[in-house]
Amino acid sequence: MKLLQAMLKHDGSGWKLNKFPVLEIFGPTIQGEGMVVGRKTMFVRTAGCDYSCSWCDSAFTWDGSAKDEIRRLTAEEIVEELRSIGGDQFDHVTISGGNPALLVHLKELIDPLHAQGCEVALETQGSRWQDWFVDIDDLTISPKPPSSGMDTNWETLDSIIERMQKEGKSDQTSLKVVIFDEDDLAYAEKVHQRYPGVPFFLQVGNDDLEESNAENLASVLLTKYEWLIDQVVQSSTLNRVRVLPQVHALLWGNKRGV
Ligand SMILES: C[S@@+](CC[C@H](N)C(=O)[O-])C[C@H]1O[C@@H](n2cnc3c(N)ncnc32)[C@H](O)[C@@H]1O
Ligand SMILES: Nc1nc2[nH]cc(C(=O)O)c2c(=O)[nH]1
Ligand code: SF4
Ligand SMILES: [Mg+2]
Repeated sequence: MKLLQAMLKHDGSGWKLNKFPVLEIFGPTIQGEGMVVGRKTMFVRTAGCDYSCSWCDSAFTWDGSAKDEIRRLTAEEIVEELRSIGGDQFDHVTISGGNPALLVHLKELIDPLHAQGCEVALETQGSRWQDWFVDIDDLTISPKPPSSGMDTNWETLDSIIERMQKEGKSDQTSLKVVIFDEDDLAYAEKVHQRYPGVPFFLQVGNDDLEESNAENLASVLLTKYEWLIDQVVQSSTLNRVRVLPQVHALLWGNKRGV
């Protein structure tokens, strides 16, 4: 049975036939957040999340509202679609979700992208480890503050950070905490103090997810950005940090696929 399963997972060309639940493939655009903000990149957004953050800007990946749009694609099909949309105009792919760290076999996508000269980034919340994390070029771990309604499993987060450091992947790893209020800031201070050596990003929270006018949203978000900068400036704990908005939200609002 094992042998049969193994045979079924190879099509003879080196590609594996595991299928991944995909909701969006888009780009090239810029990475609008965090450690490689501004980097030209393609996006692959997987379906399914083990969290349900109150303010999730990608809730369609897990709340059932886009379940008819989920496609089950092999790594080969994903790479083909990236090339058919992006041509030769990219050398960086960001995998986000949902939580792509739920997908055990994602190395099957990472390896061929590397073989084509692409760097691979991943967005995840730090609730699950996968062995292929060490293959990621830009790993963003975004633990969730109180406003999300989620609880952090600190043992899991500790072990993810420890493992990346032990494998010599510190330069490829960062933490990013989204901030909506003062409780979130206190949480961010706790995270930064717990992992002082890990590059740390504070991100403006967007709670205007229904706003359809990009200019209106940008104006609200810039006010929040200024508030966040003021708070960080006054903190004696948040010194070695970077404060960023979601650049794509400032430019294109709540639009999907940008
Ligand atoms: C949609 S999540 C997908 C990846 C993973 N589930 C995670 O949360 O890290 C991608 C990033 O968007 C952030 N995010 C989600 N909703 C947001 C919002 N309303 N405002 C600002 N950032 C948000 C998350 O914190 C995460 O850093
Ligand atoms: N441009 C752009 N940058 C992003 N950075 C993280 C994103 C995400 O949804 O994970 C995202 C996104 O959806 N678009
Ligand atoms: S962990 Fe990420 S995708 Fe999941 S609900 Fe929270 S923000 Fe959304
Ligand atoms: Mg997003």
